[in-house]
Amino acid sequence: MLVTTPQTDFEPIHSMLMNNSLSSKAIIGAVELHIFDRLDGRALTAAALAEEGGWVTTRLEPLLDILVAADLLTRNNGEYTNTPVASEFLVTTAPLYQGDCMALTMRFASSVENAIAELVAGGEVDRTEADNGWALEKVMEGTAQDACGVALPRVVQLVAGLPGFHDFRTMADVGGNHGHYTMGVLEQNPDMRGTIFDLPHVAEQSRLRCERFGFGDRIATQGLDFRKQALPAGQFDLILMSHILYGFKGDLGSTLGKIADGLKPGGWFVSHHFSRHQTNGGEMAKASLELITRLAGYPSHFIEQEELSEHLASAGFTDVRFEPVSAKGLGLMTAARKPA
Ligand SMILES: C[S@@+](CC[C@H](N)C(=O)[O-])C[C@H]1O[C@@H](n2cnc3c(N)ncnc32)[C@H](O)[C@@H]1O
Repeated sequence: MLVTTPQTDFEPIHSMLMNNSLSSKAIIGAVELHIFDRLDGRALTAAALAEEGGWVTTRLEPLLDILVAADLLTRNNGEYTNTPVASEFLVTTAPLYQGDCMALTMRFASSVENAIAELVAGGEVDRTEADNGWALEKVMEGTAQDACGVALPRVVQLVAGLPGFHDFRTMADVGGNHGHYTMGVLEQNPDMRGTIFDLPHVAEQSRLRCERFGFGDRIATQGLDFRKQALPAGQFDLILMSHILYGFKGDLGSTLGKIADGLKPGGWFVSHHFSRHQTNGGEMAKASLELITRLAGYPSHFIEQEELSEHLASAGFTDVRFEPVSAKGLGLMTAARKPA
């Protein structure tokens, strides 16, 4: 029989195939074309914008319509302008600009997305480039943009609200990279100093960045592989780890033991990482993040509250608290105290 009547509906899958990867690439393309810079605070027709940019109107128009569908532009009487989200995050000069962060996320996905079958069957991605890339200026900038755009203010707020915060004098930021978490905390307490610990080639770039932001005299940077080396013992009022604990997931017990050793009695450990089992965040986003992560050869991008609670208790931490970063995201903040 030539004509078979479908019994179920394949349309949603078909539109998913059409939408998903194209719409994200369309947004990146629009950022590269500086469309949001040109439409910030003014409304233009596709033809006027195309003339300004030297582009082809009939090709620009459907791109603008994707941006309307993504709630990044509005269209009124044929004129397009930025939505507040586009103005806040996609205009190059905006304090919370996310362009480099988006490029970074897409690059992470692109390392696996065309080889899924091969990687599920056991193929390996070459991780050298990704692992070495943390020190590259663009990667560091993208990572900083990601932090600034979402979690940084919440993590700083949580730290600044910890009991005794104004008596804190020293902090360590393990895997601190761009240094914004340390700089953000130090801004809240003028008597504090910080040390950023990261892999040696990254720590050198962290130092240059902290100097550039005016924190050169309050932040030290030190090359350290936390997998193989320990922090100085009993030195810190606060040890912060943002988006790095995943790498130690198979060995959380001894890792938390090393963190406890680095803290002064009564000092606080704060972690910020993704958790899958929150009610927040879409299932597709969670599953996609984990697929990319595992295919790229990393153990996981999630650490759950229950798992961490158990290990924190075994390592002797008390006063354990958890807070989501936002209502819609996957970020989970954890704070726990070493007994005084
Ligand atoms: C995902 S980035 C997180 C950067 C920053 N903390 C943030 O949340 O935006 C992970 C950082 O951990 C560092 N890192 C990875 N493995 C490490 C190790 N074994 N010892 C020290 N740092 C490590 C990387 O170089 C990178 O700077």
